[in-house]
Amino acid sequence: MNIDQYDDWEYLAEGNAHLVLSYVGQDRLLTGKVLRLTKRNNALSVDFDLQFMDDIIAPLVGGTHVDRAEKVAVSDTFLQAMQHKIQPQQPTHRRGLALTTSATLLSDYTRTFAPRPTWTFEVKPKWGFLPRSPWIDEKHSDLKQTMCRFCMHQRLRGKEQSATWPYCPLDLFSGDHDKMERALMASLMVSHGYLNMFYNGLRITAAEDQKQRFQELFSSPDLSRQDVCKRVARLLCTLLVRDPLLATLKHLQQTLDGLDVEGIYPMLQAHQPLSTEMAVWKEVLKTYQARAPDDWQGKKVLPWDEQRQRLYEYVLSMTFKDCSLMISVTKADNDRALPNSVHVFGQWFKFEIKMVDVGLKEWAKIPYWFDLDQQIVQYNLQCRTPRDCGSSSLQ
Ligand SMILES: O=P(O)(O)O[C@@H]1[C@@H](OP(=O)(O)O)[C@H](OP(=O)(O)O)[C@H](O)[C@H](OP(=O)(O)O)[C@H]1OP(=O)(O)O
Ligand SMILES: Nc1ncnc2c1ncn2[C@@H]1O[C@H](COP(=O)(O)OP(=O)(O)OP(=O)(O)O)[C@@H](O)[C@H]1O
Repeated sequence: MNIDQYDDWEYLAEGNAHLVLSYVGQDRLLTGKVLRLTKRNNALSVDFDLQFMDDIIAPLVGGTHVDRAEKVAVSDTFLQAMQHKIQPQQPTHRRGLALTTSATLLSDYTRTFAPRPTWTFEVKPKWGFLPRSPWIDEKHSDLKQTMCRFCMHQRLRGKEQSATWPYCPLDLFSGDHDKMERALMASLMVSHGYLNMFYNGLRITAAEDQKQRFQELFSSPDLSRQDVCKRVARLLCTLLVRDPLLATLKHLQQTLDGLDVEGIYPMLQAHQPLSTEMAVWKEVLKTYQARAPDDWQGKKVLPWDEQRQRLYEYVLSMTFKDCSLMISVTKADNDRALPNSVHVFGQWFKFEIKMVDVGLKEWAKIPYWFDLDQQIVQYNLQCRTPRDCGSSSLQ
């Protein structure tokens, strides 16, 4: 297996901490793989990342929804050549960040069904619940129980959502088909970065190109953009209801964040420095899994050990509030007996869902998360009309 051939790799995507390349060469051992390069700003080692995935993330989300990655090394020459080659495809704000020679190889979720065509939808659902912690300042609690963190944050960022197609994570996580389809339609009709689309390893961004690919998926070349998006929304909703992952994600976000950052932040000082040792994380996982659901009942003072446990859990909850789902779909004519098949608009589709971007966040971000939360709340308190997220009626 020769990884270091820079002609064999193409730019696929990137985030703040990793840059992902897809393999286009002839080596059968690398076909269908991506190379996930680590940016130098990433504080945790590749070894820690892999162990965290195996020992903490996989037991929580289920082994079939995350894959085992393989650690590999690339040369400095490869990195330099690659950086030069891909720069034109990178978003301008991501260019020029140094990469390290430690990387991982894993399955390419944008070519899941190759050689059959694969349509992949990358959904970043964000925060799927309204907090109910007794630690929330009473001046904030009505707002926090009405409008979700995502919608409030979008408002602070000046990203007013389209009145016709507003995306709200509470709709997506609701389990209610109408609301889920509404959320998915919002992401399909108005591009906002929380739903990306790939076809056979290529990211498809232009609305017209997406329409054509969706028409192919449904073998319906005459459908309008809105109609074909409705079909895609129905398809994604059907498989997200069939698969347990979205419900698991909501449960993890909510139960790992029982105190809200308003409860967590004041506890931080007394517990620093917090360890990132895997043995400690394994204990935290065991304690979380053995715990009864939160019932604070007027209890607002926690024993030292429990405070520490909740700090760990909060950091973990932040990972699950920022991860993405890679939903791969292909047409299936004779696969109706398979568990991962759904029947939508008279057609069978096979699907697979994987979770990505589940690395541990940094402890040092807790004060930042608290400040951001306060900014978000203060800004939204000044706005006259809070959005009623998760309301039972569809506007
Ligand atoms: O604070 P948020 O909710 O805006 O989330 C950040 C994301 O912004 P988003 O709202 O998804 O556009 C942000 O996404 P972008 O880089 O803006 O695409 C990151 O994922 C960031 O995490 P990290 O610093 O890379 O570990 C995310 O920061 P964390 O708060 O998860 O640490
Ligand atoms: N196995 C995979 N197959 C295909 N594409 C992938 C795979 N893993 C990641 N990607 C793509 O690469 C992008 C960046 O990967 P990743 O989320 O791991 O980066 P990150 O820098 O850790 O993200 P963040 O900035 O959110 O912390 C993803 O958003 C996704 O589009």
